[in-house]
Amino acid sequence: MLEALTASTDSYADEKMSESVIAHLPTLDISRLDGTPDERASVAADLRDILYEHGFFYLSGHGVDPTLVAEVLAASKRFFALPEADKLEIEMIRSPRFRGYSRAGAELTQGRPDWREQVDFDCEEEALAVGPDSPAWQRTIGPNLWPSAMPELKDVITRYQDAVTRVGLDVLRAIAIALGQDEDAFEPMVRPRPRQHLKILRYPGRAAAGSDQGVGAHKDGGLVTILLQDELAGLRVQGQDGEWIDAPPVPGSFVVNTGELLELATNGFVRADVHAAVSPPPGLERYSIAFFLGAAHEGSIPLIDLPPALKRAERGVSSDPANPLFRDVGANHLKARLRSHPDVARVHYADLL
Ligand SMILES: O=C(O)CCC(=O)C(=O)O
Ligand SMILES: [Fe+2]
Repeated sequence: MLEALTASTDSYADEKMSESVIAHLPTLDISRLDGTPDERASVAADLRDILYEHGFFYLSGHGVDPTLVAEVLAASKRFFALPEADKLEIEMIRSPRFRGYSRAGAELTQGRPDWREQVDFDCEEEALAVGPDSPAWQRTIGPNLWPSAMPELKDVITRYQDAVTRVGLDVLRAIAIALGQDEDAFEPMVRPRPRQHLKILRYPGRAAAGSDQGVGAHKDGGLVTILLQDELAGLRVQGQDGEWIDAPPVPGSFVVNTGELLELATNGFVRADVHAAVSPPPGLERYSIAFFLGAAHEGSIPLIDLPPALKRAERGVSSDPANPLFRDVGANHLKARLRSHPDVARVHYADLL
């Protein structure tokens, strides 16, 4: 299959342009990678098309225990149902590491408030000793905030984070294979350890006259996002032609999407689709849990040398001049966090603003 790819003189881009537009997201059964060589080749070819057209798909065959999925959703709902004072005990403003609870409206996307409450977690680590000459992103390294009203939260979040980290790394290997690389091609980007940013999210029903921005249109900044939606739909993905595609929850599968770092590493062969979540109707609430597998902060993003047929289809990276993407992972991460959480930035990063 790879020989065919490399030897092909047709433009991959032309071939894809002539196919009809898919109005729903495709599904990838990743367990087929462990099958026969033919199955492996066919899943790689499917994934290559998905990455080029969307970078968004349903993932099945991922091996995450459904009991753990149910447990983490239940724990997240219990957290959001706590009295406000218990949630504010871990308010993000207390964390220079952008960990903790944000009330609805506190986080901004493109300068506008997202109508969702959330808790952000990342790798649980010791704070680094940061000196005046250390890179500023090192100030984002350190422990998470855990609510004393819910001592069991740490265990379930940590187990879920580990499970979806494994899935994200499996997806990265599958992406490497799909792009004609060694399966470990992306491994250096997650050394010494990948970032494990996890957000538990609750979207309240929209106010009758209010905006329906649950989270505004954006691309994810990391490598691979693994999204778990509870029962209510709300996620929308913008396709290449600008049309919006609904991505409702499908039980037993995750929605997976590729982030800007993979767009950058493949010079735009892999797409990072713009997406958004709309608020549920008045009186309802929507829950989701988003996990962002990220590159290690200390690294930088390489340009992967794709096989010629794929290289010809590279689109380049469209960078927003007001929000340029850096190859330097830590700097990129800190910039995104400062923009999303201006209140935390003012308290903890006033020297950088
Ligand atoms: O809640 C969702 O379905 C989407 C969340 C999302 O896109 C994000 O937090 O980056
Ligand atoms: Fe997102």
